Amino acid sequence: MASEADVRAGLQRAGQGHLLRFWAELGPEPRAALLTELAPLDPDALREHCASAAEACARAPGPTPGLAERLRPLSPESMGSASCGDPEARRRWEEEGFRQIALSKVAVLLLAGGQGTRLGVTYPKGMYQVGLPSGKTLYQLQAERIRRVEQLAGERHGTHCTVPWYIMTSEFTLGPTARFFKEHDFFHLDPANVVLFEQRMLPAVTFDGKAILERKDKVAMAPDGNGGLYRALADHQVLEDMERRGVEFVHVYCVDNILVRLADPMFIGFCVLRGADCGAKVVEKAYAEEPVGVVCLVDGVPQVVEYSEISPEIAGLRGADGGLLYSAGNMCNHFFTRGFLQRVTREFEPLLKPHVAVKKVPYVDEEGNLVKPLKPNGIKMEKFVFDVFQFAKNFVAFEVSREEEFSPLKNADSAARDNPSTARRALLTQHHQWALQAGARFLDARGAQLPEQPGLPQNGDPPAICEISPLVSYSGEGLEAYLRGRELWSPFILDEDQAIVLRSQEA
Ligand SMILES: CC(=O)N[C@H]1[C@@H](OP(=O)(O)O)O[C@H](CO)[C@@H](O)[C@@H]1O
Repeated sequence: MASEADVRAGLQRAGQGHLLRFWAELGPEPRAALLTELAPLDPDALREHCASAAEACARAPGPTPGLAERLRPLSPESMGSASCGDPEARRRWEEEGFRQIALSKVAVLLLAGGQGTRLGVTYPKGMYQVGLPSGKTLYQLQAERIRRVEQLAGERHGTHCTVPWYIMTSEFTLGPTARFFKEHDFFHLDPANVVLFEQRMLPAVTFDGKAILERKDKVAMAPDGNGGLYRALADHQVLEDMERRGVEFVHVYCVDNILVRLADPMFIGFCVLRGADCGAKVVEKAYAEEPVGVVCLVDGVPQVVEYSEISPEIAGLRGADGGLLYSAGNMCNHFFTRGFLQRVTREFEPLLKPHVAVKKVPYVDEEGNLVKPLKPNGIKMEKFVFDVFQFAKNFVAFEVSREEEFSPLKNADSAARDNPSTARRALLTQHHQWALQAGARFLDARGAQLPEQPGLPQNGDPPAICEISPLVSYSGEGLEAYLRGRELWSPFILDEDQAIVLRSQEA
């Protein structure tokens, strides 16, 4: 381990000597812990980080000035849609996606380093369960969708294929996530195909460029944003691992969308057939202030303008048809070729500009008292995963339906939207619809048929509770075999066991 003298000298060089100001008071263990935390911080990089955080923060916060003139919506030529009027095109995209999955050329990569602050949990968001009848967590739903898509692709093409699951964690989420997967036997995935790796952490910084001590023996560190992905890929030789496995295409997604379609064959196939190196799934924005990034052109180049960086005026602009001009909402579901990721990690990563988030960061004052600030006092610097779109040679966007594919879990139930209840209802509404489409009818306790209303009152539960395991159906397919002509009592759970029972009754 580095000595105290070395670390002290490095910190002095970086202008951050105050981080050792309680050294004399610390016992051997806290001293060792603090050195372990400080030793990896390169003095020059630390100086640069602290200075640029303070500088960036001193610039006017909020929307980028002069943005309006530089923005344009994406051109229709670079877009596809899952609801396009050409069923033959959709079939071709899906078929191509399944073909690539069957060849084991597709991996999924989960961004799971975040702290779930808005949701208000102290554990990784993927471990959250929104109160489904099955009690499944987000991680379990995702694992089961991987298993099902592997099975579907394998059946179509007569192969035994694998969709490896790469999971980027952070200091906050690595331990609990690893334990959770072990405790749940990796949800019956082969542990060799679940690869956890860790993103870097960066110190939070005061407005005058000083790294913050959150305890006498601990620096306030935060993950380097979901764009920390590219450094983490290099740090942990993840692209080399992909190459060894023959992976060519990567579906990157964030943890909180309960409807996420992992390795979605239609999206993958669309991107592959278009020869794209980079792609984004988008959903039509629901309202002007919706907290989603906007996928658009900035100075003619595809980019995402994040919701925190767009002015309400631009977000509210309307096109000739009366709809939002910038309506392509970023779902944080991205397609990358391995080749593109290689170029990013080798050439472009250093060019990504960090974004500034001003937060309340607990700290120790000069006397060593712990202070929980009431006002924001610290700067966290984060890179964004989508900031690499500008380097793509061929960027495409793919629009999907919100009802089918987007219900993010961001907030606690005290918020009106994007909370556990809205996520649960989105999934149960979808499954209820799938069951009706497959020919089922739902009955109440007295045997009377329940209504089948397709559109639901805002925030209402579906008229019947029906949950379908992803192991039985990935996107609504194949349900007729179990459900056609059935009368079902709510609540109804169609899991693998139930599917076997229903099949045998059919026969
Ligand atoms: C940096 C980043 O990836 N931001 C994404 C991400 O937002 P968060 O609020 O950071 O979860 O997910 C949104 C979709 O849920 C997407 O619209 C937005 O652009």
